[in-house]
Amino acid sequence: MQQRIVVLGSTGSIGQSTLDVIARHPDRYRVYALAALRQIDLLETQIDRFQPEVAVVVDPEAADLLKRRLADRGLCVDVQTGSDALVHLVQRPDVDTVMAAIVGAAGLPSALAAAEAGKRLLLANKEALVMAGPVFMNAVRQSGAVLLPIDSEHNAIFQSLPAAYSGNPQATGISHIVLTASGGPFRGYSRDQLATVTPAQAVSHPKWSMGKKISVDSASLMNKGLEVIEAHFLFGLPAEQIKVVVHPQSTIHSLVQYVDGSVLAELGEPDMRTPIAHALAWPERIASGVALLDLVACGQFDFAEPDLDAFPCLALAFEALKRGGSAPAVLNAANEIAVAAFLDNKIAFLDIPEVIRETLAAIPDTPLSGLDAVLAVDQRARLDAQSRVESRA
Ligand SMILES: NC(=O)C1=CN([C@@H]2O[C@H](COP(=O)(O)OP(=O)(O)OC[C@H]3O[C@@H](n4cnc5c(N)ncnc54)[C@H](OP(=O)(O)O)[C@@H]3O)[C@@H](O)[C@H]2O)C=CC1
Ligand SMILES: CC(=O)[C@@H](O)[C@H](O)COP(=O)(O)O
Ligand SMILES: [Mn+2]
Repeated sequence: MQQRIVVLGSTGSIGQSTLDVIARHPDRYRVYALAALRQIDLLETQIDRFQPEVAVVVDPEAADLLKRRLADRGLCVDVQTGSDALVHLVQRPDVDTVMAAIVGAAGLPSALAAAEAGKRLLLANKEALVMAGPVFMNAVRQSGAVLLPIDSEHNAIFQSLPAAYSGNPQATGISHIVLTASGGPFRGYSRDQLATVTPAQAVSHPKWSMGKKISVDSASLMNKGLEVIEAHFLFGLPAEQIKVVVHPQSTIHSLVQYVDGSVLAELGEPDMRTPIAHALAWPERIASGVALLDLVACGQFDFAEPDLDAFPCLALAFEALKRGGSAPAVLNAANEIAVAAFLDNKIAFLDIPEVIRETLAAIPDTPLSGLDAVLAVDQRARLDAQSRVESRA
């Protein structure tokens, strides 16, 4: 029986890697639906290749154009639009598996709906967990959804934990988890050097090929900060048991340290098709198209402490995690606004942590009772952060 898969964010970096792996195993996987914001040229190529039953284009004008193009070619695909269509899509009973690979807060409602509907959920959209961790994990527990982390570090930790890990680190003998960080394109830079870096430099990641937003996050170390919060919710560890170490080769994707001194890790080439294939097939294994690691060619592995003075975003994320409640959602919203403004040349790279710091200080904590509460605090933090961007622009 083929798994029927929805790929949310199919035109992005993770979405394209997902389709690359799926195409290698037509016997196992069937693309039921593809979804994007507005890149319909690429989406149309994907529709031709995978022949899904449904395509969601969130932007209504782009959706109309795609509908017309497909109709002109006599193709029968159900094209839907609007973000609610994403939520209804993942709830359909004929959907088995959802790859949640929309970038940013826009991915939260559909990822959460897939969790609530008890689907097999391949979660790349880390912002969903950062914003709504307790709500999200509660939905997974209640529905019995199978949650498989795609983020390379969390997938590595998942693979390094016992198969029956139930979210209780003490009972499992875990001392710490260690998230590796490449250090990004500005590793080793001083604050003076960081003052003049450009968006083009920031999106040029030394090891991974990724979308622009996560690439800037990697450059500021906010990506690692978001990943610390993501790990906290996924694996049930407090901030004190989560360490970050800079590992520029990005070959060791993360590690688990046990109380007996054992350290288990997952290693591989820096190619997201490995964690994607792992999650698609789990608990089995399938080929991903990624070359086997040549350890001799790797030569050496380096490790260093992160520089929290030059890259304060990581410390801000630890602070938000320790504060709890709505603070991680505020951190995420302020970061999304600041990164968009930096990419738009409206603020400098070093303004990113300042906007986040000020927004975190301005927005009081509120309880996260459900999706509406999360979206309300997200909106409030965005408005606050935007005003701070404008005062700098
Ligand atoms: N890339 C990577 O290697 C990794 C990514 N991740 C996480 O995975 C997620 C995706 O990252 P990545 O693939 O790099 O991002 P990209 O920017 O490459 O792709 C984003 C995708 O989301 C779609 N999208 C954007 N906004 C909306 C919206 N409002 N509604 C619906 N769809 C939308 C885009 O559509 P369109 O093309 O039409 O704009 C595109 O398909 C992020 O959360 C990231 O942190 C995690 C680990 C590694
Ligand atoms: C591939 C992946 O999972 C990214 O999140 C990656 O971790 C980015 O690299 P750094 O944030 O370590 O630079
Ligand atoms: Mn990662």
